[in-house]
Amino acid sequence: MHVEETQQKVNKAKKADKKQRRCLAIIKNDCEVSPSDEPTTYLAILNVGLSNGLTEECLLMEAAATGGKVIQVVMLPGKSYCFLICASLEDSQHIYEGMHNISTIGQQGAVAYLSYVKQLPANAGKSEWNKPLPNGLHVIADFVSEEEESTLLRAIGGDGRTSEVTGTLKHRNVKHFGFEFLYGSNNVDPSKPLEQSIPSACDILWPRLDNFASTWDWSSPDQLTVNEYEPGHGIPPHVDTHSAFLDPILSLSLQSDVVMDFRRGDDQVQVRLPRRSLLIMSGEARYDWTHGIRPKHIDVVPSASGGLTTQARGKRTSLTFRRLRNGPCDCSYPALCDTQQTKVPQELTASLVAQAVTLEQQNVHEVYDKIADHFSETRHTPWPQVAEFLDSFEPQSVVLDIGCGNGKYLGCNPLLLAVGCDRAQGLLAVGRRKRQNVFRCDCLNVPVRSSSIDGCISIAVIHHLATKERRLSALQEMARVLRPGGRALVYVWAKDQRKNDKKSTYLRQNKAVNKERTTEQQQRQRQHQELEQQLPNNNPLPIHTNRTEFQQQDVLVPWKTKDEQKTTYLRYYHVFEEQELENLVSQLQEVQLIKSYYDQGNHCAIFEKISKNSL
Ligand SMILES: O=C(O)CCC(=O)C(=O)O
Ligand SMILES: [Fe+2]
Ligand SMILES: [Zn+2]
Repeated sequence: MHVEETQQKVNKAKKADKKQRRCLAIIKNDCEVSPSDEPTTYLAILNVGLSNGLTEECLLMEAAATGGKVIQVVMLPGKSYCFLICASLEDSQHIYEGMHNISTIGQQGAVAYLSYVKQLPANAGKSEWNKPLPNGLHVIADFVSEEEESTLLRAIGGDGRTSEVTGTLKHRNVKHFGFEFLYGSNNVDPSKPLEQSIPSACDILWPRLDNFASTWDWSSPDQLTVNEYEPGHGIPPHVDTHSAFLDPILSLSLQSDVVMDFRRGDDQVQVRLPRRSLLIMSGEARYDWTHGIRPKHIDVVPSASGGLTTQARGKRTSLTFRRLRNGPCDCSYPALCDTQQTKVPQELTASLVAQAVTLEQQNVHEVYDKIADHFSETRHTPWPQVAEFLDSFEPQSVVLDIGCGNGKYLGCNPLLLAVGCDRAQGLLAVGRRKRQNVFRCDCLNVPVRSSSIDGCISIAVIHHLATKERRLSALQEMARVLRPGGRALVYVWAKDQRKNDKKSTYLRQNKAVNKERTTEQQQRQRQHQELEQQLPNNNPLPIHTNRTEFQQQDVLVPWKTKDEQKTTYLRYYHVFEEQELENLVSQLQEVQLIKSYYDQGNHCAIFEKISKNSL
């Protein structure tokens, strides 16, 4: 018994040593901070930091419990470590002994490993938060009371009552009053007022703006957009269309604090929007800066002591009040002005395509190239209904697998001439080793003669394309290479991972739900938040939690490697709604939908090229 316990202790210490060494290597590499064998007043707290939701308060409480006195906490954005400056060597030693390999802190209760260090990072204490606000931006704290907050939420149907004007956007729920904001054109139709105007409960707000009234030409708004954000949701950087709305624009934050990013060129300012505060965007802030909210669960915000800390988001409802302009905009900020826009629409389209291409390059192609071997190991069993489709062809038919990956379908029916193509070199190499007929190409440009082949399949490919036009082009490319009478099968990942209340294999493999619930789930959450903190500022896409239902259609799906590093890569997916694939197929030329079905979390369609005679 005793021996066993001692052994356990030894193992725990060994594990801590290893973890500590690994973390120290990271901080040495990140910020040139070296460990000290002798006690110093600088302590590195390893394995927990802003990136996994540690708050300054929590760390200070934990340190205080050891009896050691802390002078300053130094947290760095995006990092899973932080530092303490202790009052004396003695204090430092108390904290080391009381916390190293003992304390479990941060959002997910990770074990803290401590180390004395010789110095602090050079950039310690430099904060992004000392910048001045954009001109014309005001945040008025406590603009409404808690009771008024409840009243307003009730008035807009936030407490569960449904409103007639409800829509679901990709990343949040919206509701409109007065006039509908049309997301397709980013504009309103002034000739179509909604039945529901702005609820009268909002009238309490306007007299409170009298203090500011001299600053702008102010009268009460006629359009209200309600945004509901669950934690992890956001809104991409944008400017509210100049020609649609006047100056100023108001936004009341309810239920939760959040951080909003303002950007102009390379300038970026983060602004805290406390719960029950009013944001006023006027002048430059309304016209010349974009605003957006990153899709995250946790914000990094200034701490009480002037450093940084984290703050978990709750569900947030915002009320954005605007006034219709009914005419062209003549502002003096042409850069983002749609009326004075010098960019022709074609250029705009080109920049959207460029964004899609970059996303696919970074979050599809580069990732598959890196994970090829591991990915391939997980893909060996052909799906029965795909095999059945391949078996439906006459012997000697020519069938092309576009996006063949490791080529698992190429040998399915040995009576066919099966050829595969893919973009990922790494995956093609696996097929080549198996002596398969494979070549490298992009699914939007298949170097195969038109109307030349009997069949093709595209299994789990076009959901990696980032615009509807590109997904459609990929399908059209399949139709092009098919001979009249030739047939194609397409599989795409479905947003809905349940059919008739039955979970797909993808959801069923959620070990976290089945057993070891807490640790698995905690680990996943922790990893999720670390990844969120590392995303670039302009990334509008949320990170999907694996083995859970999809919250929206465009997401980044993590892939964790098996090696020592356990690197996580993010793959871009557009998961399909019901009927979306059928809709695309209906837009194809010379094609007819034969059959569509749902198979294990995928939407699937078989289409046939119509022979010229039957047209
Ligand atoms: O949620 C917010 O505060 C801002 C919403 C917004 O920018 C918009 O709907 O245009
Ligand atoms: Fe906006
Ligand atoms: Zn303008």
